[in-house]
Amino acid sequence: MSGSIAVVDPPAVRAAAPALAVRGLRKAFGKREVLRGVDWQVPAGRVIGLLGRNGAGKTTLLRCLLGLSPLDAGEVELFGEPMTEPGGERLHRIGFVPQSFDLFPWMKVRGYLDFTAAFYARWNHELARRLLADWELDPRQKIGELSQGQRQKLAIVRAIAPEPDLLVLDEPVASLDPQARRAFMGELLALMRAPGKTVIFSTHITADLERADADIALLREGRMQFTRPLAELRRHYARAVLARPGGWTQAPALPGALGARIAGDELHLLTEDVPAERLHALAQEQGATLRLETPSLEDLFVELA
Ligand SMILES: Nc1ncnc2c1ncn2[C@@H]1O[C@H](COP(=O)(O)OP(=O)(O)OP(=O)(O)O)[C@@H](O)[C@H]1O
Repeated sequence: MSGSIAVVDPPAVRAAAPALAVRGLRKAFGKREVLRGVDWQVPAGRVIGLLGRNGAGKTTLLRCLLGLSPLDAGEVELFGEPMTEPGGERLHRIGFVPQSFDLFPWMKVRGYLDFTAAFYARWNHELARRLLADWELDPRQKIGELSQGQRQKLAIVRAIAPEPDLLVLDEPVASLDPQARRAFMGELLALMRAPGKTVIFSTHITADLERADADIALLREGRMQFTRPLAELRRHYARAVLARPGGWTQAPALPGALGARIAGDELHLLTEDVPAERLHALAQEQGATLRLETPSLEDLFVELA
């Protein structure tokens, strides 16, 4: 039999598509340009922590990605297909936890979850029940009577129960106490054990991202600066602590030094891709001893964001 043979397996192509691809995304509120051409690719199967200072545009970006806020320019693809309108088929594959959850105050927790479940092709009732119990949410309580943290927990249960392929969370743990935060991160990682699942969450709690071993995406000045695994960030950045009696009045010039801080007799330099030999040579030139440290993600954020 002659004729062409299909060489591409469609499911394989779908699996290889990034969970999210953004090109040239722009968004302004009046004259305030918040997103100034965001280009961003998020491969399927990763946990991404979205970092940025207050007002950097994280919420705006997440809302634009999900079709909840119109774009001024640019393109968004979800699961390899252009995002043209919210909802539709993709509703079943996306979970979203907004920054604040104020809907349906008159509904009871159980009623709200049952009502929501009806919209989804897939809903893990067992998981929802277990999370309610673990997080001590009373199914008979009215949403309007829940504390802010309890509402946030409910929003997370609602987002996780459909077992979404892409889970987007906007500061999901801001109102949670430390126990609930840890439990939530545990659930998040458990969800991620299934192949191809992707989680994007914005947060200011860098320790959570370290615990989740997330890839770090940094939004600054309206653009995505990088998306890198934490381990890779740690390989590129170092803290060099130079100490000498008599201290320092200013930091010596060093290409690759991103920030300098003087503390007593010590000079702390945050460096990017500066070889250790170069730092040892600098210490010798300056008559100082050298200590090399791995900066925490919080240290990096303070310098880079
Ligand atoms: N609906 C709106 N109308 C006008 N300006 C807005 C609107 N939404 C957001 N902004 C502005 O856009 C900028 C980015 O806000 P956004 O909430 O996206 O930041 P963020 O990075 O999520 O901040 P945070 O870390 O404080 O939550 C801010 O200057 C904000 O005032």
